[in-house]
Amino acid sequence: MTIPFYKYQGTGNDFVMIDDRKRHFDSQNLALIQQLCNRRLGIGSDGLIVLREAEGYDFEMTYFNADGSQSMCGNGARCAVSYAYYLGMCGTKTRFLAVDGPHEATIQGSEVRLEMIPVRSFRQVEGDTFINTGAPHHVKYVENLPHFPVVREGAKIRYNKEVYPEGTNVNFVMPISDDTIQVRTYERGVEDETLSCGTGVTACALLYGKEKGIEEVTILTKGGTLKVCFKPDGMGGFEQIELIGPAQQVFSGTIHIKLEELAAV
Ligand SMILES: N[C@H](CCC[C@H](N)C(=O)O)C(=O)O
Repeated sequence: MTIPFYKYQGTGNDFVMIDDRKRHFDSQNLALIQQLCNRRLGIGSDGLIVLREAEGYDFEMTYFNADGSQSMCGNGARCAVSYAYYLGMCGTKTRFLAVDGPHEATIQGSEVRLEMIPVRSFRQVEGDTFINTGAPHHVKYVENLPHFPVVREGAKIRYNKEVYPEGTNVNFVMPISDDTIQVRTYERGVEDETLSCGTGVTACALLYGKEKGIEEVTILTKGGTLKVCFKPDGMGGFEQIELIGPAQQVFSGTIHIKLEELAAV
């Protein structure tokens, strides 16, 4: 079969985009999703996003990690907004549906401001912090982040079945100044470090903001700079959380897949 696609990236977190308004794409086929995301056998990406129409919303996005598992994805959602605008499915202000519920977003030039779900709780885990920003995130402060073994140490926490039976994404954070942090993330479902993780930097920014008593944090990632703004909810959590950064269309193409030759999952 032949599948047309677009490729997007947001601070180096890259996604295959499928316009599935005609509902031809088989999103139950995990082997197909894995093949499309495979950097040697397919198009290559950290994840794949399917866009469909949804009643009461401009569109619905369904995000799959490169291994076919599902989650919310902050950078992916920013790219999905940019793609939906390109397709004419929304204006510069949009309301859409993702796996963690409705989201609002605004396109401002090459940047997308994405409203995230409120975060009500911060859980202490073995001296670190667990935060759910739509996706599960373990946040750990480390020294000398540029030389930190993110994949080795991230995998240990990600596969700690006693603490995280469902797995988790793992973020390593180093403060740079009073309002700026550097973050590197091991992503569940990619099972590797990615250049940036939107829900992950949101979790790190909220924790840093809580500690510093500030409402805006700048985050440096390997793939570029993101900003997160938020307001305390008066009960120890945060609301009106916005993830702000660039989203870019990189290329488009058509991939030919022999369904009968896909490896069984
Ligand atoms: N890169 C994504 C996160 C994907 C989450 C996923 N790895 C999981 O929770 O399984 C982001 O920008 O938010």
